Amino acid sequence: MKEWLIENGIFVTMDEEHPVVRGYMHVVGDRIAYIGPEAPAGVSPDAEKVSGQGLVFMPGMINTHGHASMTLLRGYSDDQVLQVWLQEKMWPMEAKYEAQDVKTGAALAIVEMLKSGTTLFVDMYDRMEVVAEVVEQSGIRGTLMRGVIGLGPEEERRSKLQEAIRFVRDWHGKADGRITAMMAPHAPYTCPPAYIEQFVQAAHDLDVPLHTHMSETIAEVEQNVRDYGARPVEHLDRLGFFSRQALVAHAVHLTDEEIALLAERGVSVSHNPASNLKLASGVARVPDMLRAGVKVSLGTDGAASNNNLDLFDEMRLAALIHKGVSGDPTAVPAIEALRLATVYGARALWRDDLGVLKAGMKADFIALDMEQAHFYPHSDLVSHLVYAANGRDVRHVWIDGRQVVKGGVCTLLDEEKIRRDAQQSFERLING
Ligand SMILES: CSC[C@H]1O[C@@H](n2cnc3c(O)ncnc32)[C@H](O)[C@@H]1O
Ligand SMILES: [Zn+2]
Repeated sequence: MKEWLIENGIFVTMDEEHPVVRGYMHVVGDRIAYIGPEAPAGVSPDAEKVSGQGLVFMPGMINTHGHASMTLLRGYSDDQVLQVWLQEKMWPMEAKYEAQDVKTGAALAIVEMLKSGTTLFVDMYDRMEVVAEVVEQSGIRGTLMRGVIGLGPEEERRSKLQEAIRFVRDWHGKADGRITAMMAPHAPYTCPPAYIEQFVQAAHDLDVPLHTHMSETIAEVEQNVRDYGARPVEHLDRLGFFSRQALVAHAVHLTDEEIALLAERGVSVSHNPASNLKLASGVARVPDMLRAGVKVSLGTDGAASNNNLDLFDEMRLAALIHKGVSGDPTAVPAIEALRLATVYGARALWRDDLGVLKAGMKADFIALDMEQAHFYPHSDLVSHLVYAANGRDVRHVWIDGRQVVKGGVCTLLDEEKIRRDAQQSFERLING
């Protein structure tokens, strides 16, 4: 089994007992075997040694909501509200996507995510088998699902549901367990109630969690009340959506009662601050959700509404906007923002083996270059990681004990080719 020995590093562990460790980390296979101030015993002479000098290590970050292949639409339509952006801009372009575009867009996203320190991403899109192939090749972890818009005729709805089920059967647990799958009706406003119930039943039969967009805009909440006589949270609850493991994206417009219900049902929430600000959707009540015990985590959403996939930006935004909105500078402190991107991300995806650097945990970790002006003086590293750092500071990334970024370069992907292909795909989409 491959072994790594990181020497003389500084580790921001997210482990409450030992938040910062100066010293060594020993990795055996896909797990952390040791982390501590003393040199570990029992290291194989064949272990690959890495000098931690000038580097700060932390757990790989977890992006709990996005649409990777939308990188091709980055910069295509800015400064619109959600419904116009989605219906008049995104959907017509997405209708032109072929499998190769989905693949190239996902590869571009994975390069961007890996290089900026994301080691696990949640992805909802069409033609997910090609996304899964890129995940398999790249070394990243992916929680993937065929997102389904159920506005078409009955026959189309039936076949999309079957595709979503087939994807789970084909890919859940694949790529040495790096790929997991979910069932994902796109949103309560694009899927009729009986159709959502079929997804809940399928998730139950397949024993996988559910994911959807929920309460993203005021218009959505009002439409839900008009169409179904209930706000989205109550509506989904009545359909049994929260009777199983469920992750909802956005959850911007919530009442106190809805927050209490999400906490009671153990629902996970993906907070996507950049996307919510850019589409003028609003600001989610994250401090209230955290106080109530809701399992909040962080997502980027797609690159067409963000417009990058850098979770450092998302962490910083999460720490800043809730101070601004509440007038309370402690609303989301730096350490809480760092938890949102790491250990809370793992919790939101029901993973107790990710998000913390500790013996026994999966060896998913990243190293940032501290020898840069914006990391000086070397003082409170949690503060620097949240308020000063960005994804371009990431030098190395390991997932399952395998180095997938070395010196800022993806070891298993050809970035130059992917960038060329992405440009070609975009030009075909725009001219086609
Ligand atoms: C059916 S695959 C996923 C679908 O979701 C669309 N999408 C991207 N961002 C958002 C968002 O913020 N809210 C709702 N839907 C979104 C994407 O364009 C795909 O069509
Ligand atoms: Zn989304």
